[in-house]
Amino acid sequence: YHEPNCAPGRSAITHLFEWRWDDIAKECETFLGPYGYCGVQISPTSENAVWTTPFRPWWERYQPVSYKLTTRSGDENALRNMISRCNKAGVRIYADIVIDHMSGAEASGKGTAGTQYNGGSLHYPGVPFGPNDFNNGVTCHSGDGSIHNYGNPEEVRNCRLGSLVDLAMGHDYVRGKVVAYLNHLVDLGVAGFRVDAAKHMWPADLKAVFGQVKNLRSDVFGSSKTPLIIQEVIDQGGEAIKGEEYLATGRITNFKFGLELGKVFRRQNPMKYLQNFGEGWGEWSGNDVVNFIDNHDNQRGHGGAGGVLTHRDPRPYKLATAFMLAHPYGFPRVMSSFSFTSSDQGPPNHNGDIAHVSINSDMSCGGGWVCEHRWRQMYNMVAFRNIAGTTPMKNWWSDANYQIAFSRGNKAFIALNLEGHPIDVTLQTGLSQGTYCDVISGDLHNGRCTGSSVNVGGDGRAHVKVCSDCDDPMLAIHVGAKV
Ligand SMILES: O=C(NCCCOc1c(-c2ccc(O)c(O)c2)oc2cc(O)cc(O)c2c1=O)[C@@H]1CCCN1C(=O)/C=C/c1ccc(O)c(O)c1
Repeated sequence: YHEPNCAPGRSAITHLFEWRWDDIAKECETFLGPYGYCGVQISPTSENAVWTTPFRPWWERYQPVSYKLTTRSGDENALRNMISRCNKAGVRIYADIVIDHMSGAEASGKGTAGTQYNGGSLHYPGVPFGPNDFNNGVTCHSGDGSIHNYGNPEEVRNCRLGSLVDLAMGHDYVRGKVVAYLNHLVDLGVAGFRVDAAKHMWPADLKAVFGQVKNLRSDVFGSSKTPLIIQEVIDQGGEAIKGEEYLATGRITNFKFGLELGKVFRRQNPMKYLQNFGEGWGEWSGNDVVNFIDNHDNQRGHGGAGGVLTHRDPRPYKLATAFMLAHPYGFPRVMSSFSFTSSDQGPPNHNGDIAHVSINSDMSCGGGWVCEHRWRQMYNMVAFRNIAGTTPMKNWWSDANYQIAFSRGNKAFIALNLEGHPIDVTLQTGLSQGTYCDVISGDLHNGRCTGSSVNVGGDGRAHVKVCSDCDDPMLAIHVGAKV
C-alpha cells in the first residue's frame, strides 16, 4: 500500500483539483506523459450532493450521496476513458475517495447523478444506505452527535465531522458497499486512492476494507500489485490522533512538511538547517509519506494551519516546490489549483458546469485555472527528480542562513538563495565535466540552453552564480540537460 506504482523513471504526482475527466485525459497525453509526471490525484469520483447556497462550493464533492461514478467532472464512461488514456500515456490515476461519511444531515434532494437522498432521515437509496448504517447516540457520546473534542479519538471516529452523517464502517454491510466501490475503480485501472478524512476512521476498519480490495489490473501494472493508499491525516502535532496509527494501511499526508517549509521560505527559519530535513526533523519515514507545499484545503486557510505557501506567493512557492522536488525525502505531490476569491468558491464554471481548461501558447493555463504543475520551474524540477532517482544528497553547502546548495549523486545539482546578496562561489557539483543548462531559467532546446548555463570542470567544480533580486533565485542542473 506504500508503493506508488509509477511507470519507470517517474516520481511525482499532481493534484488536478476539480478538473473534468476529458481535460485530464488530454493533459495526460499532451503534457503529463511527455514531461515525466508519475500520476494525477483526481477529485472525488462518487456522486455528491448539489449545493446551491453557496453556489456549487468545492466541498460539495466531499458529501457523497451514492457510489455512482457521475460527478461534475464527468460520468463513468468519461472516467473509464480518461484512466485508460492516462495509463497509455504512462500517467497513473489516484482516485480521491470519501468513505468516512455521506452528506450533511441538513442536505436532501438529488445528487450529481440524479439520485434522491435525504441526510436528515439517513436515506441514501442510491447505495442503499439507511439509518442502521450510520453511527448514532450509542457509538457517539458527544451529546449532539458531532465532533467537538479532537482530543478524544473515539469522538473523532464515531461522531459527525461538522454535520456530515458518519458511516458505521465497523459494519460488514457498510464495508461491503465501500469495497465494491473501490473494486469498481480498480477495474477501471486506478493505481491507488487518496483516502479523505482518514483521521475520522478507525485504522482497523480501514485495514479490513483495503484487505478486501483487489490487486491492480495486471494488464496495466503487472501481477500482484496493491493500490497506493494516501491517507489524509491532518496531524500537525498536538492532537490525540497521530499519523503513525495509519502507517500499516499505507502512506499518510505529511502536513508538517508544508508547514516547516513555509516557515523556511518565508525566512522565519534558516534554510541552512534543511540539510537533515525530513526524518532528521522528526518527520515520518520517507516511505510512509506523501509530501506537498499546500493542498486544496489548507491553501484556503482552513483544515491545515493556513500558514502554508500557495501559488499566490509565487516566488517562495517556486523555491519551496523546487526544494521538495530536489530533496530525496518522501513522495511529492504538486498542487494544481483554480483561482478563487472566497474560500467556499467552486471551480470555473458555466451555470454550474465545470469549465474546460484553456491552454495558452506559452503552455500556461487560462480561464481561472492556475496550473502550477505547468510552470517551467515545476515541470523541470519533476524531470530533475526523475533523473536524480534514488541517489543520495551529497556536497551540501551553506554559506549563510538563506543560501544552500547540494547535489544528488552524480546526476543533479541545485543552489537556492534567499539572502539579499547573490551566490557567487566555486562549488563541487558532483557532476562530470561539461556544460549544463540551468533548468530554472530555461530548457535544453535543440542542443542549446534557452536560459543560463553552467560549466563544470574536470574536477566537478563550477563557478555558481545565483541572483538575489530576481524572480527565481535558484539554479538547477542535471545530466538530462547537458549540452
Ligand atoms: O467550515 C467548514 N467546515 C467545518 C470545519 C471542519 O472541516 C472539515 C474537515 C476537517 C478540517 C480539519 C481537520 O483537522 C479535520 O480532521 C477535518 O474535513 C472535512 C472532510 C470532508 O470530506 C468534508 C468536510 O466538509 C470536511 C470539513 O468540513 C467548511 C464549510 C463546509 C466544508 N468546510 C470545510 O472546511 C471543508 C474542509 C475539507 C473538505 C475536504 C477535505 O478533504 C478536507 O481535508 C477538508
